Amino acid sequence: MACVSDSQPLGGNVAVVTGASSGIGRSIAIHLASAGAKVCIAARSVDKLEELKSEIEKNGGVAALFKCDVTVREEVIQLVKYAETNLGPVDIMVNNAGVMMYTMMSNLMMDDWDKTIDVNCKGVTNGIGAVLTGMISRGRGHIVNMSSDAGLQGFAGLAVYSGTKFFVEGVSQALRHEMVGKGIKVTCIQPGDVKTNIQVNTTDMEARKQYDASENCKILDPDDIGRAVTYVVSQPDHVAINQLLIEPKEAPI
Ligand SMILES: NC(=O)C1=CN([C@@H]2O[C@H](COP(=O)(O)OP(=O)(O)OC[C@H]3O[C@@H](n4cnc5c(N)ncnc54)[C@H](OP(=O)(O)O)[C@@H]3O)[C@@H](O)[C@H]2O)C=CC1
Ligand SMILES: CC(=O)[C@H](N)C(=O)O
Repeated sequence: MACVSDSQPLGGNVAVVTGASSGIGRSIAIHLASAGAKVCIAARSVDKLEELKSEIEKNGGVAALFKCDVTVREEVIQLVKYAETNLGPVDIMVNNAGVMMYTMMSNLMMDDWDKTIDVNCKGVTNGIGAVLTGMISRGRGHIVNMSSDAGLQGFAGLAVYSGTKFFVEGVSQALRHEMVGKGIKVTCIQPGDVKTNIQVNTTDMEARKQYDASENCKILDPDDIGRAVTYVVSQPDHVAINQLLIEPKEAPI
């Protein structure tokens, strides 16, 4: 690591952020860059990534962008190769890309279930698989997986989504144990409701009407998560924040 200072605790680090084109991922990329990390931002919406890259660079940060569908293993491998060629070996991998669709199980929205499993589960394992060998060989690295408070408690109206986040929790916990002694940290971020566009893909309006509680209180902003992730990855080497449950004050699980 080089260039570490109080204002740039991540100086010398390279981070990859999936799902960086909007919401939480966008904010994580901005916060990591302003803490000094060089960030490789990834998603499918290149126009939004271009806009984010410009914003990061305008603020003095360093960013590269790569178009990537996280469900396609080869694209995630290429994302990490691109980051390493253009920015350097990846120190921090943020597997953030995800989708959420309210569905009543009894309405059998099975295409929505499949998509949720593909993006939220395979997106995370593809991300882990793309960085793990390099991190192990360097004896350092931090994998940050975006879970949810729905990874700790099943939410009605979000059964399959909750299942995918339990998957993220299980994989992360087991991986964390396997990585003991190898210099690699594995963290799950567990947000409650955050003000993003994640709900736009919901088509089961019966489920959303019945179970969406995000209007009931002041919910989190993406910046709250960007700050939290930066805190998690800025800890001294011997400190591992393995889980971070961050919720609206008025909506605990
Ligand atoms: N908002 C909330 O209340 C909470 C969200 N989370 C989690 O946070 C993460 C981000 O969600 P949020 O910011 O709210 O949602 P957004 O809908 O704002 O952002 C989702 C991001 O994921 C990307 N994405 C979706 N599908 C794919 C794909 N197949 N390949 C690559 N990228 C993809 C989108 O980019 P593009 O479409 O350009 O590819 C976008 O950048 C998710 O994992 C979500 O489960 C966790 C707890 C609470
Ligand atoms: C179900 C939740 O609490 C959360 N809004 C999420 O999107 O994961």
